[in-house]
Amino acid sequence: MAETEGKPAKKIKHEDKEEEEEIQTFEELGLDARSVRALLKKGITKPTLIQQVAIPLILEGKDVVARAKTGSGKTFAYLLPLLQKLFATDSGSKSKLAPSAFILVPSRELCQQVYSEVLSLIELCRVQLKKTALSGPPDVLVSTPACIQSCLSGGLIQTKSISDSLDILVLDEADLLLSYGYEDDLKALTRYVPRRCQCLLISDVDKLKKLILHNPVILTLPEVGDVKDEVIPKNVQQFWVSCSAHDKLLHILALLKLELVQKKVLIFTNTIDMGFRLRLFLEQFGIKSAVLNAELPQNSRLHILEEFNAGLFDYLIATDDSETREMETHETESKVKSKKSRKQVKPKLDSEFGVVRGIDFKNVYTVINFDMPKSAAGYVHRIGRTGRAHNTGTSVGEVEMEFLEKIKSILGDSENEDSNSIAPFPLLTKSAVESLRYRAEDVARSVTKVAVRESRAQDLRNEILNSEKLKAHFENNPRDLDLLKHDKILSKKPLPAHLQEVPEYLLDSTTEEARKAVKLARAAMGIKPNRHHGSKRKFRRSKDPLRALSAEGPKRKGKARNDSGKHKKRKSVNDTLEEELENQSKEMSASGDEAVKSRGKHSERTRNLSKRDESRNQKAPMREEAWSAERHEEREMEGEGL
Ligand SMILES: Nc1ncnc2c1ncn2[C@@H]1O[C@H](COP(=O)(O)OP(=O)(O)OP(=O)(O)O)[C@@H](O)[C@H]1O
Repeated sequence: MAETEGKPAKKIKHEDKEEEEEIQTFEELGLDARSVRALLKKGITKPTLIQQVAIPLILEGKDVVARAKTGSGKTFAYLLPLLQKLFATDSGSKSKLAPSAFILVPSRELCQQVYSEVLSLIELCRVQLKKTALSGPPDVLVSTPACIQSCLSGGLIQTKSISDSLDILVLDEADLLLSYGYEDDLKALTRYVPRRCQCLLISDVDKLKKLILHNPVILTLPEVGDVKDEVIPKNVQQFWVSCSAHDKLLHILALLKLELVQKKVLIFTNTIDMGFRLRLFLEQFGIKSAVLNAELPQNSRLHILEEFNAGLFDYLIATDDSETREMETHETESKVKSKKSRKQVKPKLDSEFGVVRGIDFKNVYTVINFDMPKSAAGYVHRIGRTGRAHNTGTSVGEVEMEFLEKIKSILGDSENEDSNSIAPFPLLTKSAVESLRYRAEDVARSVTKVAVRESRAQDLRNEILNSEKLKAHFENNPRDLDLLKHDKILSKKPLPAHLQEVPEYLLDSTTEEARKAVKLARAAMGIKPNRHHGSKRKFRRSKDPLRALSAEGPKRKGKARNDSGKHKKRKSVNDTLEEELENQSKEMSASGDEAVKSRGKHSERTRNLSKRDESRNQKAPMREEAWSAERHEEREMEGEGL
């Protein structure tokens, strides 16, 4: 139910009934034909609940506070009416000295994301708005509050001109604006915000409401409730996998290598080192991933996000250390104050980096909490990176029991169909995990602290080198996204050939069936395999603007790396599966819709499979010995020694 303040409550039914209600079209909400056409080109046909309520009010000129679930389309809810209003005013007619609209966001990543949305909407609407500062101030400025403050103190924007020009002010992810420490910057800015300026607050923050808004309409969808009602989308299925800290690498290997979760996958760790450890570990098994963290230069971070969103790689390991960083910042600040020491202990992290809140990771089907966040709020924001808008998603967490209880308590009654609930992950059997234990532990031992430290330093060096080139190149060639890959192999040694494919004998029938189910669902959803992978894609070096860059170091001669694809391929489960799937997905295409629905709930068949075929697994230890001997031989050949 939408609540309004300052006027009679607007009747909007709860989101659950959305399907039954007559949903208003974008035209009926007051958007003009240009905006509707632009949305159609983006494949957006019906408004989300928050858009239905907010768009007409913003077009009317009301101050609005909007609070809705994560991924519910809040950005378009304010952006569409904001742009329509700017389109209506002839920006060329009066010579403004400051932008007409400020959109303030808490992180640089979010800045870039909102800016891209603004650009694409303006382009699709085919309207001439000033997007850059070349011909005077732009019409819309997307910024962090700190950046606006530097523009003001540097004289780039005059305070007087803000008072004259500013018509709309948006504070997106408003609660984060405060917790990221922008309060002073915001207070300083509000002095120049004219009374007539329409203010929009995305998320409900009392302090900011009082500071900036005038008699606002407050939209809370659904009704004010606890954390779960507010933010966990119902279209996200939540699962847990229980294991000891020591076995976490083993379990994530089983989930990914046996392809039991749908790609693309976003994996959260709590520290940068753990992100690298995981990346190094997975790459030994042929699972390539990229890392995203606050240490990387901004250009690299943006590029990694763009590549991931464009589908250039399937696994992204994001370090969400916002909770720890907040604590560290406070600790460091107090230490600095007491000791008056300016010495920097930690590597420099960008305080304006934010990976969890607001960032729209496109088409993420699975979120894995490799490390659990510290708070329930952190948990719901992380899993909100999947299941965005009308899509579905899955979240899997490797949890300790104590945290699981905490999550369960915020999710409520699992018996209740309507309630969000968290269940054990049904597709991962104990035997599947155990079949990989030997090799996982072997590889985990080789990913030492020193290896992690070296890789982290090397990656940072590469990214810093690339960052400047990237900046220049991508300004001129924005479409050349795939020239620089961020999921390159970090390991200095050639990857062990025998770890790249899972031999058929290691899998029990439950796991085989589960893999099939996941792949079939994928085919039924019409998701094509990532075509950017591997060496099949021909890339002409002569066209590579970065070829002068030698951050990778000299190429090793001798054994080919995994990338080259020259390993002699033994028949793997993948090969067999691919053939079968090709046939089955043809059959499925007729009944595709059904399969999409069934993806939501993992089939009963798969759930019951774990009871079957124990005998087959009993043979595994013998085979494991055979594998071990094979591994030993290969290592000796590689001259590694044991
Ligand atoms: N009406 C719609 N129909 C389908 N998709 C939509 C619609 N509106 C927005 N989207 C898409 O939904 C995704 C999530 O939207 P958005 O980032 O605005 O969510 P949000 O509510 O701001 O989430 P968060 O709280 O995490 O910031 C985006 O990819 C956006 O393009």
